[in-house]
Amino acid sequence: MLILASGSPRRAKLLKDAGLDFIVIPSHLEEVVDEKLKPVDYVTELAKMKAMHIAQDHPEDTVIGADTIVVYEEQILGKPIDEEDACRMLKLLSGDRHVVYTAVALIRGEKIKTFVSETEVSMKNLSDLEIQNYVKTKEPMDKAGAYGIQGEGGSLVDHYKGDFFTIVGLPLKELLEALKTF
Ligand SMILES: Cc1cn([C@H]2C[C@H](O)[C@@H](COP(=O)(O)OP(=O)(O)OP(=O)(O)O)O2)c(=O)[nH]c1=O
Repeated sequence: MLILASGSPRRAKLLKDAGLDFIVIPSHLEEVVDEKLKPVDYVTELAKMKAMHIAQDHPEDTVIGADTIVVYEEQILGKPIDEEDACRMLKLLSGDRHVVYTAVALIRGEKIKTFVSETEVSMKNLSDLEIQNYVKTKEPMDKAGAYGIQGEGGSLVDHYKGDFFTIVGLPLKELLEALKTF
């Protein structure tokens, strides 16, 4: 059996649309890792923790864990803690480039495989009013970097270089390839 260890509705939809047969068991663990880790190591550690948490009770199954972060000038941005934090993040990102990293961890029994995909995103210049109005929609609240490119947040983005699915939380092509050989 394939298990998606994620409460993200976007990750479940992407996997479903790809035609995979799986069940969802979200791993409700506190997302705490060493802040001093490099972004790639930080995001990988979180994806691994989520997958391991579920895999320990399902040793026969293949478990998928994933984590997404936004990195702006070496600052790691996860999900905003409140609306003020969301405004702060969007002000940071406004008019500049940042990188979205998504790590995926596959675990079955003792076997583990991880990979990280990154996409560069350039944000438009955003006025305080635009930021406030967007934050009022609540869309940013469950998303790394406080925006959702697939929703109204798409209008804040100027362009991106790389895989769209990496921004939304699951690099699908790489995941399907990895599953084939896992
Ligand atoms: C930048 C960006 C992030 N996101 C989402 C992807 C991730 O779901 C979320 C970052 O939070 P994550 O901690 O990666 O995942 P999650 O809390 O949604 O789900 P779980 O931990 O149970 O797997 O931000 C978008 O949907 N659109 C975007 O444009």
